[in-house]
Amino acid sequence: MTQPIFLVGARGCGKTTVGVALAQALDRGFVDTDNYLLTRTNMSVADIVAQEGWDGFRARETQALKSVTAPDVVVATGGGMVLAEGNRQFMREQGVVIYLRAPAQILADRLEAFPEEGQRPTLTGKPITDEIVEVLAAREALYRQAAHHVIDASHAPDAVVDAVLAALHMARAS
Ligand SMILES: Nc1ncnc2c1ncn2[C@@H]1O[C@H](COP(=O)(O)OP(=O)(O)O)[C@@H](O)[C@H]1O
Ligand SMILES: O=C(O)C1=C[C@@H](OP(=O)(O)O)[C@@H](O)[C@H](O)C1
Ligand SMILES: [Mg+2]
Repeated sequence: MTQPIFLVGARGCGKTTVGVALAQALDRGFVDTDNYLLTRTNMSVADIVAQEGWDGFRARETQALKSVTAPDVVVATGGGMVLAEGNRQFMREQGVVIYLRAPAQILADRLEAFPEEGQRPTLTGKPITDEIVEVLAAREALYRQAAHHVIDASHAPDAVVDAVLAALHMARAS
């Protein structure tokens, strides 16, 4: 398979972490849309949102998605990539979309341990657990709509990689 693989899911589900390991396992390139924007603009997500609002960030992440999409690449998207119908359709048409799914409490524990506030400015102004519950309620259907495969992402990264490979019927590169 030479189609790009897109990882979607909420903040903290492991798109970036699992994406790096998956790309390594498949001997593919890896790109993260948030890191792409950081490198290209020299601005964090928080900087972009402060200057251009969330609408500005969303427009930029759609452009980033288009720019990074290429054969044989693993793409870690930002948690809100699925909000735009056009992004969901683009990913489904261009490649294989994997939803890394984990319960709210696991996401909250991971984000509290490693908040990365510059890349994850608050979406609701609420405490982290409340925010995640609210965001998941609003987006769960969108992650599912976008996805070809739903993978339990509550296990260790290597186990999640193995589950993705099994869903794709792909073997680790030697
Ligand atoms: N499967 C996992 N098991 C335990 N911790 C994880 C797992 N995946 C990610 N993490 C940790 O959770 C935090 C967020 O992971 P990250 O890959 O940045 O998520 P995302 O890109 O989906 O927001 C990081 O500190 C990372 O080390
Ligand atoms: O859920 C979201 O709306 C966002 C998730 C973040 O990416 P991660 O999911 O990689 O944390 C980042 O794109 C931005 O802060 C917005
Ligand atoms: Mg990420």
